[in-house]
Amino acid sequence: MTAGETLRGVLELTRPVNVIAASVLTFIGAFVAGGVTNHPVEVTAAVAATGLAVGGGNAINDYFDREIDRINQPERAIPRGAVSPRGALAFSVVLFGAAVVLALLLPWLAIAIAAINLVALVAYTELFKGLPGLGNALVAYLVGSTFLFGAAAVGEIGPAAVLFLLAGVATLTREIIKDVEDVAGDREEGLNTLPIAIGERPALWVATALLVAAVLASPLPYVLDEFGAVYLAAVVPANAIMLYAAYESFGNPAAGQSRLKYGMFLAAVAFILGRAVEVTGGIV
Ligand SMILES: CC(C)=CCC/C(C)=C/CC/C(C)=C/CC/C(C)=C/COC[C@H](O)COP(=O)(O)O
Ligand SMILES: CC(C)=CCC/C(C)=C/CC/C(C)=C/CC/C(C)=C/COP(=O)(O)OP(=O)(O)O
Ligand SMILES: [Mg+2]
Repeated sequence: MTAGETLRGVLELTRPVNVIAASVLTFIGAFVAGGVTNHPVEVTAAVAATGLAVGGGNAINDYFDREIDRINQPERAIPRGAVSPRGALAFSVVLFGAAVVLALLLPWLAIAIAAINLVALVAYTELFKGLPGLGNALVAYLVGSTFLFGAAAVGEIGPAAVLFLLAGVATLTREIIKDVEDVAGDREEGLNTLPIAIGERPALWVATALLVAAVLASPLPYVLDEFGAVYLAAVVPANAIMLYAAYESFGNPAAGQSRLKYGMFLAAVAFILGRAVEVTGGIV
């Protein structure tokens, strides 16, 4: 294994796309709370803490999942031998440590959210992942909490509450679909995930029902006057992609969950546009 292959493997452990996406969500939370310009230090610390925590969470997840991933995802950095399990664990500890240092620069509510999230990230794989729906709900909370974390870093978390719910429910949908995709390895490892507990198609129907509820609730940021009308125009294609992804997952869970992620990213862009237009009085 060359140094370059090891470095690529270490970077892969963090799942950079998720690191960037979750960091953007934290920024959106601060943006929605109206604190980006007058709290630059706190926003920077919160965004960086989020990215480091997500990177650490993904790395420790791959460390704990190394046997499952030999079945489900053999191309990943640890099963293919690019990074050693101990190296992945040490890397996650360094990332978590840096996240804690930055989180301590924030107001107490943001510190509390970070503390809960960091414990959840470490505990997820070993304690919650194999419990039907509970592991999914924890990841959903973690993703949604980024909005609350960003808002708490600069001010009130109220405006971010509806974004927390929308992102959390959409993530819960995707996590259930991902578990349907991973049934083989999860069953091999004795995990009792939702599709293993209730069946794959019932689990997909639960996921679809959750997503339909989130889509029906998606106009709320406009109704609550948090976002301008441009948000409605921008969230419609995102909703369409997410609903199609749920339909697609019945025949191809891997394709469905992947498409759902793109729809969720597009919904996050709709959040940014909605807020940008609101605060600039329509200039943006
Ligand atoms: C209905 C509506 C408007 C919903 C809002 C949807 C929204 C804005 C969701 C946010 C989702 C997002 C951008 C999440 C950040 C990426 C992230 C950290 C996801 C969590 O990762 C856990 C996942 O299991 C890792 O697997 P993979 O993504 O396959 O690496
Ligand atoms: C705001 C702060 C301080 C932290 C935010 C923490 C966030 C946003 C975490 C996002 C969710 C996340 C990265 C969870 C880590 C564990 C993880 C990758 C769960 C999904 O993994 P598996 O269920 O094993 O499925 P795969 O490994 O196949 O993706
Ligand atoms: Mg995993």
